[in-house]
Amino acid sequence: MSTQFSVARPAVFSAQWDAKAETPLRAVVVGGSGQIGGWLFRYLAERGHQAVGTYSSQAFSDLIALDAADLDAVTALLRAERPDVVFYPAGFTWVDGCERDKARAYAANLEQPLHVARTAADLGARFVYFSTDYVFDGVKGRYSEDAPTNPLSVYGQAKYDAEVALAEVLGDRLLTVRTCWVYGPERQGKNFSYQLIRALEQGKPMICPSDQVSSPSYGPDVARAVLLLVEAGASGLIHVVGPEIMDRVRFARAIARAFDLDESLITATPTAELGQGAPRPLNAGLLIDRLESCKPGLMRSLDAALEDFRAKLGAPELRSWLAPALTTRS
Ligand SMILES: NC(=O)C1=CN([C@@H]2O[C@H](COP(=O)(O)OP(=O)(O)OC[C@H]3O[C@@H](n4cnc5c(N)ncnc54)[C@H](OP(=O)(O)O)[C@@H]3O)[C@@H](O)[C@H]2O)C=CC1
Ligand SMILES: Cc1cn([C@H]2C[C@H](O)[C@@H](COP(=O)(O)OP(=O)(O)O[C@H]3O[C@@H](C)C(=O)[C@@H](O)[C@H]3O)O2)c(=O)[nH]c1=O
Repeated sequence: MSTQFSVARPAVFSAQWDAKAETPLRAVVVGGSGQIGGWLFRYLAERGHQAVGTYSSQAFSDLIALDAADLDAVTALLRAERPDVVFYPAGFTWVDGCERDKARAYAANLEQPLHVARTAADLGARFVYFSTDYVFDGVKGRYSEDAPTNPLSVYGQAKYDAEVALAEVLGDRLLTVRTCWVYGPERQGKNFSYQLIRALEQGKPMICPSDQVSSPSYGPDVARAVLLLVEAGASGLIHVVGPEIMDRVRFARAIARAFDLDESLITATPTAELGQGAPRPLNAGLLIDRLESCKPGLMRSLDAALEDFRAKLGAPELRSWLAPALTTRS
């Protein structure tokens, strides 16, 4: 698959985040109830764009219902909205679940986004797909966009097949964003950082793989970077992840410290002893030279992002928007 990348209007990158976008876009966010989609939807409004966001099973009052498997509903929504860009931070993201239910994994992560993308393309819209470090086998690690892929899991294979199929259908109307280990505030409160904080708050141990290495990525920063890329007319393949590569135990301990929780409750266990349903790439992690060359410094360090995570949990303007998912002091 081609890993080319281009930016139509690089000058836009000089725009400050707190200014409105120069050209307001009409956008649809399929998966607006998810962790990346939630921030994308919020930031689109903040930047002065006109956005519609969708949910599938977790209803939020500012979103509309859409099952991407319902082809007629997808077509009706896109025809009604006439978006300039369709973001697709959706799919079946439970990696072990994908291993058990291959048909669902391929339907949700390949076939449904492909249909939405075809409909978007017919209407002249651009499309943004979210892929993963799990397209790699985790042998060499520190992967650039050009590195050869070799997915180990059903989830990773379905995401890679989608990368290829979407590129064939959409050409330069497609932006494929690979991210990984997304954490931080989110409306459903289900990501790894919430699971960890909840366990530790209750004094329960948390078993973490000692030998899985990747790039923790702060959800709000991923969404912000992707939006700036889209505003600049970017297309092709790009990695959007946090700047540090580390193992899950170090990641978990940093979260525990940031939330004043007892890090001794975190137990390091090798993946081989965990019995996870799907194989994970062990030595993974993505390089962000491509992102840094066009927009440096967007992805905060883990410590800075965790500080922001705490601040967001305590921010009055976010309290009713974010799920009341944690009791921890913020
Ligand atoms: N989380 C991570 O660490 C990483 C994620 N990614 C990719 O990024 C994207 C976003 O991930 P993330 O934000 O974590 O995902 P989440 O699991 O938080 O959210 C998934 C979203 O997809 C929606 N969805 C699920 N099924 C359907 C359907 N049939 N029709 C329409 N919408 C549906 C969900 O709706 P609802 O919840 O309302 O049912 C939800 O809004 C995904 O494509 C994922 O593969 C890539 C790398 C890492
Ligand atoms: C999302 C989800 C996770 N889990 C479990 C799986 C896992 O053991 C644990 C932690 O989940 P994590 O998602 O952090 O772990 P994991 O599933 O390995 O994380 C991966 O997610 C996918 C989407 C990616 O693309 C990868 O980059 C990586 O972030 O929670 C569920 O039980 N249900 C769910 O809905």
